[in-house]
Amino acid sequence: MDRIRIVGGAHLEGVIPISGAKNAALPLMIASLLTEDTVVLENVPRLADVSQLKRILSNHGVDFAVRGRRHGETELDGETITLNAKTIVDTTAPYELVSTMRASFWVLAPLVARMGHARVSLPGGCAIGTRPVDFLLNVLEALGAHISIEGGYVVATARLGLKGGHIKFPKVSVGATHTALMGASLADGETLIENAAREPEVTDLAELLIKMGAKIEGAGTSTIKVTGVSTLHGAEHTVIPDRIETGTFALAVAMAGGDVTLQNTRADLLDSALETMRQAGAHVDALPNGIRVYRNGNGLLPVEVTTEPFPGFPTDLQAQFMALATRGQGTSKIRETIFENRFMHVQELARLGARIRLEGDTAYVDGVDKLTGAPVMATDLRASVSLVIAGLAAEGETIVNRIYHLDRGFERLEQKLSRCGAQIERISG
Ligand SMILES: CC(=O)N[C@H]1[C@@H](OP(=O)(O)OP(=O)(O)OC[C@H]2O[C@@H](n3ccc(=O)[nH]c3=O)[C@H](O)[C@@H]2O)O[C@H](CO)[C@@H](O)[C@@H]1O
Ligand SMILES: C=C(OP(=O)(O)O)C(=O)O
Repeated sequence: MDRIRIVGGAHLEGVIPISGAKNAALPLMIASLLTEDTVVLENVPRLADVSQLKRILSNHGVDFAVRGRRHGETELDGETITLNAKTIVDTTAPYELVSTMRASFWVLAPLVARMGHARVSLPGGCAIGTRPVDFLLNVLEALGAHISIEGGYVVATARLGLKGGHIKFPKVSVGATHTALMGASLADGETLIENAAREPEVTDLAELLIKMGAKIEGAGTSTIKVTGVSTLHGAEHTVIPDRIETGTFALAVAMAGGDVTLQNTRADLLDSALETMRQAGAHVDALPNGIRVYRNGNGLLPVEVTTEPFPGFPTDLQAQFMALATRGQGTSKIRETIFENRFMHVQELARLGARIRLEGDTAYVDGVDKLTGAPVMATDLRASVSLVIAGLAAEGETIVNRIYHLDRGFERLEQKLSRCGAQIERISG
């Protein structure tokens, strides 16, 4: 199993290109199931989750092609992929393919919307809480599907197609909003979605669906209206920049010190996280095609963070922020309100010398003068990268084990950091 070795202490200087967003690319790829025509996606990140979703979609009959590199493109640019779901050959998404990745469950809505039937294994994904799918199933029921659970599979049926309905979420859910958008786009009649997720990845999906002929108003706000159409057509779309990768590298610079430009990204995708970094003492400037982050010499201040749905502070940056807080000059308070068990990184950060106390949904982080390198184990995607951030500032050698979690969501992490002077390498095998 691959590991990452870091020798802490180097400042980061240079440019880091930001990839397309994993959490946008996945639903965009899934939306290709809604049409017989070809969907072209640009800026798709090269990630394990993308490869796994290609396998899942291929099993349903989607044909893939990866376009060759264009003049001037480097290996750090994203891929352009074309997806064609002319014939859906199988409406079952089997356990073996779906169990490793939460987003794979989202094939349920387009399959039942287009084919009238779908059988999808209950999902896996990062172990960060119980992660039920009740909202997603309620969406499909509100759109007229019949749902049953049989042998670990959700079976959804709507032989005469989906119908418009009224959906009001009790809690903001990204996956349930994706499900509602994809199902309602091909439903007969109008659907009103209330308390919808406003995450940029939801807006990105809505933009692709609109290009495919869907009638959607209000994406990016809490109330979305969808007027169903009978068929959707092909379209081309560029995946938005990964705001979590952006925030992660910004936090790495804040932690290690130095001056780095994050390229091909947008500050407006993560305003609240960038503002929290400024409060912690990092300098963050929005640029026309990126963000400059620098911190030279000044110490880190303690901060208070509460995770919230967009536009609040994202849960997917909570672990990375905790790594930064371990070096704050005082006590930081980090409250996790989205997932009930997203503190698996706490015990691993403690191996590096961090002092963190958990009380219910809140972590109190007492900043320490120094962290010391140690072997640590990655437990989930964002927890893994929080250990890398801590390792960059720790004295001596840190070995991060089980980095297959990292490969799910970070493209060429060690190359991107080593180009900026970090002492980091992958140890294979
Ligand atoms: C692939 C992808 O895009 N994953 C992201 C997506 O996950 P995902 O879409 O799974 O997360 P949700 O937004 O659905 O989860 C939000 C909250 O709603 C709860 N819930 C959700 C669905 C449901 O049927 N019932 C229910 O109770 C969850 O347990 C959680 O407490 O949004 C999360 C919240 O921003 C991010 O951390 C994940 O990185
Ligand atoms: C939790 C995440 O992914 P998933 O929803 O696929 O588990 C994540 O991207 O941080």
